[in-house]
Amino acid sequence: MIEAVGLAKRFGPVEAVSDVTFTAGAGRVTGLVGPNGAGKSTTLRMLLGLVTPDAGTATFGGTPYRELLAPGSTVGAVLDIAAAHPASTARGHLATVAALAGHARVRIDQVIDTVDLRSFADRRVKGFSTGMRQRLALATALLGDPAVLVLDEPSNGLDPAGIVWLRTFVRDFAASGRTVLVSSHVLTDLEHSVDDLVLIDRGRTTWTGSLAEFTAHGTTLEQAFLALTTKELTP
Ligand SMILES: Nc1ncnc2c1ncn2[C@@H]1O[C@H](COP(=O)(O)OP(=O)(O)OP(=O)(O)O)[C@@H](O)[C@H]1O
Repeated sequence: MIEAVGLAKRFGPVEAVSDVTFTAGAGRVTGLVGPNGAGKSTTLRMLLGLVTPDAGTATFGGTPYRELLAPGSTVGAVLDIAAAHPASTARGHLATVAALAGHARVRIDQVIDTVDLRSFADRRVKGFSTGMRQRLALATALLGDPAVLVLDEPSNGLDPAGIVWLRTFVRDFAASGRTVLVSSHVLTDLEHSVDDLVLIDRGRTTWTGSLAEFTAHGTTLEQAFLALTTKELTP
């Protein structure tokens, strides 16, 4: 469903991404994992047409994001915490986005239910915790009932209960045949939620495959990561 081939992007002297290639399939949760500054956010921004690649292609079902006929109903993305107006309520923010994007009003209450936002839907965003903002951002991304979800470091700011909730949510989303691509700089964050892993380091994909194949390289995720990273560095 998502395909990135040979993506590259330079910002002046900084080679943010030099060669990123992977696929993220339907019905699966794919984790994009790498250390801080590895190029994960830049890769996701290229996928979503927010940054133009210097080289390579990024497509959803064969079509670049900017050429999708109904992008909001095809791909939902959370790249930053919800940029809602502090004086608006969560419900008000969702209503504004739904109106601007042409999504059905009925979706507002549906996404509020989906992300368990009911208890604070009518409170002003300025009083929200980071976890509440994350849920609002996710609700906003779901308004168009997309078939693909792209999440950049979604567990940032979530408490343990929120992390378990998010894990269940992405698993259920993928179980319905849809596609999830989720980034993290913490490998163990994704241990219980992903089917497939894409490792990225210094702008390059260093390993792709299923979580099961990955852990076959070591008894723990950390050991497997070290084994693969070491192999990658050996000429
Ligand atoms: N707009 C920009 N202008 C200049 N440099 C940038 C820009 N965006 C990203 N970079 C640089 O590109 C490199 C990759 O950044 P990116 O944010 O893609 O990494 P990341 O893997 O998402 O990191 P993190 O886990 O810290 O969010 C970094 O060195 C970053 O400073």
